[in-house]
Amino acid sequence: MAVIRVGTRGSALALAQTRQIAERLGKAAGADIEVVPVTTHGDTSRASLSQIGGTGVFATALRESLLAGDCDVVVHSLKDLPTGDAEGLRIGAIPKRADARDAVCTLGGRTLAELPEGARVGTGSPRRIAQLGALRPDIRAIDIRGNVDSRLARLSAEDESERLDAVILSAAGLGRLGRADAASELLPLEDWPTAAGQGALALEVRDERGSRELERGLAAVEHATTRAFTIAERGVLAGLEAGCAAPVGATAFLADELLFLTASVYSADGTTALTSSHAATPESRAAADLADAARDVASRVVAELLGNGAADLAPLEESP
Ligand SMILES: NCc1[nH]cc(CCC(=O)O)c1CC(=O)O
Repeated sequence: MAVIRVGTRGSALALAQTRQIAERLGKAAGADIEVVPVTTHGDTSRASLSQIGGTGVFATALRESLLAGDCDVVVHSLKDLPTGDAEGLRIGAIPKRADARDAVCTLGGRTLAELPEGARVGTGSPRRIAQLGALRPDIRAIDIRGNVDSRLARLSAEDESERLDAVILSAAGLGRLGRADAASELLPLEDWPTAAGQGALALEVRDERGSRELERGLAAVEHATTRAFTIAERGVLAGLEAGCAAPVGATAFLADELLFLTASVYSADGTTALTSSHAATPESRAAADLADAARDVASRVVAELLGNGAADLAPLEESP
């Protein structure tokens, strides 16, 4: 039987999500799957994400291993993938996305609104820090790194100086690790838009046509609606020239035959925010029409945000 080698980061979350999609890919392709863990700078560095520069820290090593021929496809969390084209590579499939919401994790089921004055909330994401500032200016955001389990462990840390009242994590990430139970609140996307592409995966391959098995597998896991949502959401980042760690939330969804896109840009402390929402009617539900509507809606949202001064509101580009 043919073998498809699937490259992934080696974190527990990356391995879990890669195994889940690789199993579907292998079945549809009629091929055996070999999972190839690749170490990335984002995994080895203890520095805060904003210090090492979010853009591409997770993606670069995976792309190198793909270009070197060490694997046939790599699995990225789409929200960590820079929007620019990568030379010699293409996004071969975007599977149906999981929950795009952020989750508040606390002990005892407390929600964000129920946290005490001055509560310590763990997150290293400039977007989440700004959103916390907007909603609860009294809350102290504490920078954390590390895997999901070690972040959750901070809720019950023995050492009081380490202990946090809450951590904010992606619902999709918790779900993929079987830790959805840790969420005490799922923040509604209307008030708390999340990172472009959050909850979605990207299967990246080399530009040239892959094996018959690989192409069959990619076509089977592709989800046209999710592809369109991510074109719209990532179109906001690209249009604002913003990196994946910028204080920008973007959420696309379909309702009543319309493709909606809402995006918010925050000042670093969250005290100022700009929001823009637009909708487009796709000609049909065919992939090409959905993608056209997604590009259309993104360009209108970007024009409005820039027209209202989004570029002056926040440090949008990445790299320190
Ligand atoms: N930047 C870290 C990152 N990248 C992808 C996920 C989870 C999976 C996803 O949301 O798609 C996470 C963790 C988190 O934000 O809690």
